[in-house]
Amino acid sequence: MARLIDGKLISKQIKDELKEEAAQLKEQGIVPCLAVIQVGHDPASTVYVNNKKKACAYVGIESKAFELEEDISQQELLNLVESLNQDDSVNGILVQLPLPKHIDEDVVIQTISPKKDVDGFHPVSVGNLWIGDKGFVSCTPAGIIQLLKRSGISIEGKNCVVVGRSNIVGKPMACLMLRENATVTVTHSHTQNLKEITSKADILIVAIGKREFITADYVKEGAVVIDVGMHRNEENKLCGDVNFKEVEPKASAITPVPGGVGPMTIAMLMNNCMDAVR
Ligand SMILES: Nc1nc(=O)c2c([nH]1)NC[C@@H]1CN(c3ccc(C(=O)N[C@@H](CCC(=O)O)C(=O)O)cc3)C=[N+]21
Repeated sequence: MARLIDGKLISKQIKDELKEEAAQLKEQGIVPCLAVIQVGHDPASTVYVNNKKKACAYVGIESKAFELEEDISQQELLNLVESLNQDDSVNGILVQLPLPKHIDEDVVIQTISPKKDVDGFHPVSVGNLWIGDKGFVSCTPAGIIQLLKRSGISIEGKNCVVVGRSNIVGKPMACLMLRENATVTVTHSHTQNLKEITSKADILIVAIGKREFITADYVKEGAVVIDVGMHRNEENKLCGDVNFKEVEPKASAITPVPGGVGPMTIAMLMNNCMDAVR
């Protein structure tokens, strides 16, 4: 029986800490402000964006929502980002991904001022992450570090395997685990003998975007398993990249989906917004 790592609870603790800090800022007349830009009306994106707005309201961060039509030109979007860069009342800028195909995500991300890059996606933020410890860190990997630390799971010297190498999760995750003195292996779709490698992990972090891909035979007895995936199964229920039912009995601790990594992503976004003010 694995211990459940309760992301909902830990994210609430973090938001409560931030709420206190925001209240103190308010006494000095400072109200942090996050601009959230959504292009198009993808229902999943709308759910995430609404969750972010709700979290802002809870913590005491003002949110400015920009809902743009699917067919907006790249230049119009860039103009909006530029104007938010210049706007001193805005501390953080988030452009919800994915963007429509006619817009180049990299160009948009590079246009966001690194000072307001609360997603931590700008090349300057990424460079700072790999060199040292300043700048904004991508919310999901930062949230996973908090989950581990606040659950009393030690990272130092542990064998950590990251499955997936995206710019948003896998790569920054590897960097953060390295910073915490883990021995890190990054695996991906071209990895040979994946099972052999994941079976050696003390801490297994899965972000591959394949529903319930990680079964019990990929996991070492007593491993800590972190599931970044988010899918819907045949019964339209949320599930992850890990086959929870199979893996849970083998793991010492595991994150559920929902209620694991997802809420932490939002808590860390709030933390980054406060950082933008700090
Ligand atoms: N610029 C940008 N920044 C992002 O951070 C970003 C993005 N684009 N695009 C999409 C992904 C996805 N993402 C999630 C955030 C919270 C939950 C979350 O709260 N999940 C809940 C369940 C939510 C539900 O019921 O659907 C949970 O796991 O318990 C999930 C996914 C942020 N993303």
